[in-house]
Amino acid sequence: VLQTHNGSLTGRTPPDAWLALGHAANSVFVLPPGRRWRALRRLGTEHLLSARRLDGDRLRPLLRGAVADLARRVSKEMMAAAGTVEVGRAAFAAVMELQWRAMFSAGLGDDDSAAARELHDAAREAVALSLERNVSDFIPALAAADLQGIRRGFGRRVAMVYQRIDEQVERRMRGRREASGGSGEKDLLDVMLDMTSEQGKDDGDVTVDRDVIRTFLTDIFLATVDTIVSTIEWAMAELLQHPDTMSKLQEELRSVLGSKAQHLEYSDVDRLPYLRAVIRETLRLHPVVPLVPNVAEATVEIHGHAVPKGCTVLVNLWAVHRDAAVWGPEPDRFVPERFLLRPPEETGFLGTTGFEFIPFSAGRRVCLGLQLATRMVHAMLGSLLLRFDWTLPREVKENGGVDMSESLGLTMVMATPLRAVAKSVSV
Ligand code: HEM
Repeated sequence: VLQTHNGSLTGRTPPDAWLALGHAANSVFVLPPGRRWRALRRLGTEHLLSARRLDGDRLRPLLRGAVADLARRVSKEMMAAAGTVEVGRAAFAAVMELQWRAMFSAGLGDDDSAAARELHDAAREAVALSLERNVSDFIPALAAADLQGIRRGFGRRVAMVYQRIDEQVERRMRGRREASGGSGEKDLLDVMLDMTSEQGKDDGDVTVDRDVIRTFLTDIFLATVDTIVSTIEWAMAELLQHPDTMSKLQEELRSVLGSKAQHLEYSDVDRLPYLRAVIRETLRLHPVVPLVPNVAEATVEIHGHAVPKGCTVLVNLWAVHRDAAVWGPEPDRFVPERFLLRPPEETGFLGTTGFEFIPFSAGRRVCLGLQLATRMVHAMLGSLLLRFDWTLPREVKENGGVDMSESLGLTMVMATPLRAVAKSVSV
């Protein structure tokens, strides 16, 4: 599905919620694999999400700043709540700020301002609503009634994100009228605005208008927040449940980077094999997108079975990652060491040779944010463990440890937000 027949199996069916405000019509997540989808993917990669951009002069300092921002937020939460930190909340705010700055070269503003809180809530609730099981998706005849109100609710939250994006667009357009030219690397918004005035620049017939701009930027924004944060939360949860693994990782970080180091960057990761193994093992057991639905664009035959045009073939990443024939007799156990033993070509992120480890999926629709996600998850998780020592709150320990249950929708997030007690490591 992801290799031999990938060309015919890359269609998507938009969830009903995404029909609100016409979002699905321009959404890179659900567009059919035609010119518009290709143009959006190329735009995202070329101007924001490629390794070259992320390691370049404009974005690299932003990524570094986001890691420091996370540590600052953890320290602030520690002080406000006697050491207890809601790990996901701190990471959420830092990642939102990062993505906003990356897209608009402007911050979200003071965290405590009503406007920032409103956007935080809108993003969090939009993602949560899009994850909810919706009867409209299973019984299309009932979709018009929107019985659970999910489409309306999603639409209200996304309208709020659109509004904040529109404000940035207006501000930028005013700025461009006043100051002509401008030097330095353009951000994604600048590139998209250039394209609105140069119709035809992109492949002949893909018009970039205000709808396309706000949908694409909303998609990138929401995709960043949920996935990176959830992976960091799962990794911390596993480490808190496996204190020996956490100590081993902290030893690696502190001995390789030195006891005075405050943060780590993605360029340090080559020297940190155990950190790499911990993150791979986390993504193996907790792939944030566990099921990838592929709609057949034409009738295809797979292993002697005809898959008619229009049918959906689900690729179950969760099951692929727990195959005992590949991962040994205890595939459900969190054992990062298993990645230290495997050859590098089996542990890459871009669709491994045997398709045994594919947390970002593979093929034509492979995750667009892979480079950003791998940079941020390594740098943020590594820095959290370098800067702080972590234990479980007493009441969580007394209740048998972390609640590892999953809330399953389009993505697989922790059902109960992770809380942990942090203590600064003195340097
Ligand atoms: C640990 C973090 C992440 C994981 C595990 C992950 C995983 C995935 C998976 C499995 C898919 C489905 C691919 C398919 O349909 O075959 C996907 C799609 C996508 N991801 Fe991610 N993702 C992550 C982070 C991100 C980030 C940070 C962004 C945004 C910058 C992003 C943007 C996208 C987009 C736009 C698509 C749709 C691509 C398309 O349909 O063409 N992802 N991701």
